[in-house]
Amino acid sequence: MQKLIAIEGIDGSGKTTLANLLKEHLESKMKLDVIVTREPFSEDIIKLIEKIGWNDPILLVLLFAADREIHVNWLSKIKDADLIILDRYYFSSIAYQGALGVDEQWIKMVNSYFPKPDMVILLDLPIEVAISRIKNDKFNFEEKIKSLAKVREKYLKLAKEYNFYIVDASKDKNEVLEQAIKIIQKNLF
Ligand SMILES: Nc1ncnc2c1ncn2[C@@H]1O[C@H](COP(=O)(O)OP(=O)(O)O)[C@@H](O)[C@H]1O
Ligand SMILES: Cc1cn([C@H]2C[C@H](O)[C@@H](COP(=O)(O)OP(=O)(O)O)O2)c(=O)[nH]c1=O
Repeated sequence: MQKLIAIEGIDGSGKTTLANLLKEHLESKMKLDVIVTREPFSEDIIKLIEKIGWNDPILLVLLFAADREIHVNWLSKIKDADLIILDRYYFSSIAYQGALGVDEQWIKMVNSYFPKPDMVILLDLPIEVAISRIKNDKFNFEEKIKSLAKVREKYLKLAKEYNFYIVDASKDKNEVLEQAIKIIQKNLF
């Protein structure tokens, strides 16, 4: 049976890095066929979000949900993988758009038809550490720090509600990978 793991966390928490390391490890050591995919997914919707979405949180929820529908349709055609690793899923909408003040129940309802993952791994770390990993010239530090702190809080609340597995993402890449492998081996395979 194909399994679905979602990796969630604030920007710079190491989701993409972990997803790729997990694929490498699970394919070479456990002989599993693994697909890694990410949200936002559709180039067309990403363009639309860039053009009209960022200042309108309600529209963002709807655009990310539209993107997710395209993503999930694409995923449903994959038949030959043992494991699909999602680098972000609908919990990102609950955490990020929830942090912008959109009613969480409504965000959950909009996303209620999407398949539930078998496991969610939350990469948790202090905001300052995440920011130091991703800072670049265009970064609006104060704004970003404020919003990411709220997003982190939302994620930690969701972790209790949905039984996420929390990994300490401030550790180095190999330790994060080790923690994630332990969780997956113990609870999924
Ligand atoms: N555990 C880690 N320790 C230090 N740096 C890391 C770690 N994981 C990822 N990074 C680095 O931090 C940056 C953001 O990582 P990335 O995987 O793209 O995060 P995300 O997908 O969550 O935004 C990259 O430069 C990556 O190499
Ligand atoms: C999927 C999703 C992403 N987002 C945000 C989170 C990120 O800031 C941005 C996606 O950018 P991305 O570069 O994929 O994030 P990361 O740096 O974590 O790899 O979109 C939402 O606000 N809602 C959503 O539903």
